[in-house]
Amino acid sequence: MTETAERRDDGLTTGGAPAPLVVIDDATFAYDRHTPALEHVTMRIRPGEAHALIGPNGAGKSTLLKGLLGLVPVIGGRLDVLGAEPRRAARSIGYMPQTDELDPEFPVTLRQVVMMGRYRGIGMFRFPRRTDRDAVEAALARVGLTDLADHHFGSLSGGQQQRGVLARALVANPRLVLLDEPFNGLDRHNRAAVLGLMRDLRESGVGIIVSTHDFEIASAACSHVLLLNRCLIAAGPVESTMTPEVLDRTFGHATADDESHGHFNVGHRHYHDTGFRGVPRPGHDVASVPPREVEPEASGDPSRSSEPVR
Ligand SMILES: Nc1ncnc2c1ncn2[C@@H]1O[C@H](COP(=O)(O)OP(=O)(O)OP(=O)(O)O)[C@@H](O)[C@H]1O
Repeated sequence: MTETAERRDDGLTTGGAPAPLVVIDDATFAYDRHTPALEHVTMRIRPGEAHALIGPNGAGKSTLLKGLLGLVPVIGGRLDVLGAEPRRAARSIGYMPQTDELDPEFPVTLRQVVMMGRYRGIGMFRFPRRTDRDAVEAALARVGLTDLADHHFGSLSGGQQQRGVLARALVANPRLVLLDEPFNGLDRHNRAAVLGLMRDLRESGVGIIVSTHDFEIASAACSHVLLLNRCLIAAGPVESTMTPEVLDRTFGHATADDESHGHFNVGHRHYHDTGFRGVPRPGHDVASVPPREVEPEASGDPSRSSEPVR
């Protein structure tokens, strides 16, 4: 590729398109620097776009998010995040890990958890300033947790903890937000609230990459999708990319003889639900699945997690 073409491809100089927040070209990620966990990934994400990562368990969704944070080495190809190598960009990224990576016994209040999202900016050994405290209050309000700010983090329900960690991811006003299965265990009201937040972020020019097992989330909240199964199977706009053929290649074509698992149809094809939620109804094409219906909040939060956490 010529230098001119390369620059145009990155959106850095031509066409008026905003520069991509992430540029990945044929990248391979390996935890031990030898054994690839995820190979041949190519993608661009621009401000205001949301990209869903979809694939079966072990496909490499979390690996890609951690690679973008510089936590998993890239052993081949190219990876630029916010115009830099991943570790240098990490302070400008909001990251929401999977809930099983949280430690609810950590003896801090919710407000302190959210303040941790400012530490990269203020440094571990400096006192928060007024702007930091204001940002924390704004982030708490954004996820609807102002009233619980002084509660011990471990005393919150699983859904409240998730929203608290989302506030931590947003508190430094990141340009890029990485969400690892943020809808797990959320009730309908909180799912709708998180979807609304994603919409607001996109409108303000933030780029989002979200790992999800949920087709509805992908079609309701995302502009693009990446189908993964230890390598990139397909990527592009949600509606044109999630075809039955691509889903076959991502998840494998199931037989109908195992009724012990959930199963669903996309077009005329039948799939097993292997940790896959929000499935389209039989006969519905994935691309036509409407946005999730928003219902008034049920009282209480049934999403409290009883799983052991690290
Ligand atoms: N810390 C680690 N060290 C070595 N290999 C790992 C590590 N974490 C994940 N892997 C491997 O990387 C591959 C991709 O795993 P990853 O967790 O990224 O999948 P995933 O798509 O996020 O799965 P899930 O839907 O179950 O969360 C798997 O083969 C997994 O065993």
